[in-house]
Amino acid sequence: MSAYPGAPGPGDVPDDFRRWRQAVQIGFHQNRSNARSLQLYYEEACADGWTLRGFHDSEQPASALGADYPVATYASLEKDMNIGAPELMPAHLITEVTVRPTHRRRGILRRMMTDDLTDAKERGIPLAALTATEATIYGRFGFGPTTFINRIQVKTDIRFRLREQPSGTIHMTSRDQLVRLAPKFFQRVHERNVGSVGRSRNDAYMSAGHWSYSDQTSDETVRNIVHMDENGQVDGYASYMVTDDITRARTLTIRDLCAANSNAHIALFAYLASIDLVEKVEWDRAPVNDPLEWALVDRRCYRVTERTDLIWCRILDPVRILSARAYPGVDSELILGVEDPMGFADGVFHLRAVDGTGTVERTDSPAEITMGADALASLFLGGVDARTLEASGRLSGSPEAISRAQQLFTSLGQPYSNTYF
Ligand SMILES: CC(=O)SCCNC(=O)CCNC(=O)[C@H](O)C(C)(C)COP(=O)(O)OP(=O)(O)OC[C@H]1O[C@@H](n2cnc3c(N)ncnc32)[C@H](O)[C@@H]1OP(=O)(O)O
Repeated sequence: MSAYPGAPGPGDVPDDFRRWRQAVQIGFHQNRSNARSLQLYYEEACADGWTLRGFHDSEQPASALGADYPVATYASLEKDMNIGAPELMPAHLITEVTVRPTHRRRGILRRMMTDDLTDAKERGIPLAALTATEATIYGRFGFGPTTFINRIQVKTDIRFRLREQPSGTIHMTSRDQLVRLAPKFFQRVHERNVGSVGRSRNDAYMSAGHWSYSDQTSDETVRNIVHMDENGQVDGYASYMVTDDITRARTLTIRDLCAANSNAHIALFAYLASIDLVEKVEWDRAPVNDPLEWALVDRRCYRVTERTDLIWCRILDPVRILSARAYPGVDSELILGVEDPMGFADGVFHLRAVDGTGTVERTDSPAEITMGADALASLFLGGVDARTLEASGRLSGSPEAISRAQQLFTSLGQPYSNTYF
């Protein structure tokens, strides 16, 4: 078996890329691509400069899927993440990780992950991130869940009433207009929302209904709307479809919703709730602190049906990450010990926050709190608080030091991202 790092170039889809893509689809139990969706996918990989990794097994028998089909796939690309710093932070995104069922549990993922993270660290990228199919896979590689989302169901019958009507107007828009508008608009929101991860070009195609990641086709039932503020400026958009079968009768499902402020967020939702022939609205990426719930007269119309993680981070450079994020309203200091079997974030770090700005240096002093690299990844943006980590046995330290950690790391509020990759 051999590993090959490489990056696709522009032009017609090369055969080895097509085979790599098919291997991904085997791993995720997906439909095969049609020509158009493969082309879109390939263009995205080129536009975002993906690095592809794969494993080939040259000892496959003739009857097996040819040796030119990789038995494992892995892609990485560089985007950015909002970690509450003045600038967006470069982030190494990992996606399309699969190992063929016939080759699982032989250490192939471990090898690809070790090579890739080592490479990212050598190139000076301070943070890696992914979205995980299972919560048991990535902790061992120093990843921890950093942002969380709620799957919600909102009853839109007569009980759905807002305490105050939001301002602005809603307009339907075409797919092509949404594809043009969404990336620029998302970028505005991304720059303001702590926890947000940068998107790829195809996210707009998916939002608008031009392409679906899972079945590789366009979805003709998707509708798109924008919200305009009182000055006629777009400050939010949503795409949605109504599923109308026996089991999910008259459910409106939000495909994407992105708003620059809470007024637009609530206004978009209120519009969706007002659509005739719809009994409930579902969304699988609602923020944990959703203002909509508290804007309702009857907040029991709003039901969280599942809480889950979305973005998993892996800190590669703790000094850069912990000194870049802001600590608003906190003047404090803390000596943190991080245990990292992969070595990237291992050590003891002295964090000082003065007037909301952090400085960090490595130190030989004893740590006041200690945790694994995976726990640090969950703590550093305040997605989970230090006391909860301590209570669950994931962090240790004196109550006084833990209380300082609590104050420092929760000072940015709950991080949120609605980017899936
Ligand atoms: C970012 C993303 O793309 S998320 C998508 C992840 N991919 C999928 O869910 C597709 C289906 N699953 C797979 O393709 C494979 O099972 C993978 C990629 C999850 C794992 O690949 P493998 O090559 O089998 O993993 P590998 O043998 O390197 O295992 C490394 C370690 O992780 C453990 N491990 C691997 N997969 C899992 C899992 N699903 N659950 C729990 N532990 C796991 C192994 O036991 C091993 O543990 P150890 O180091 O303590 O011995």
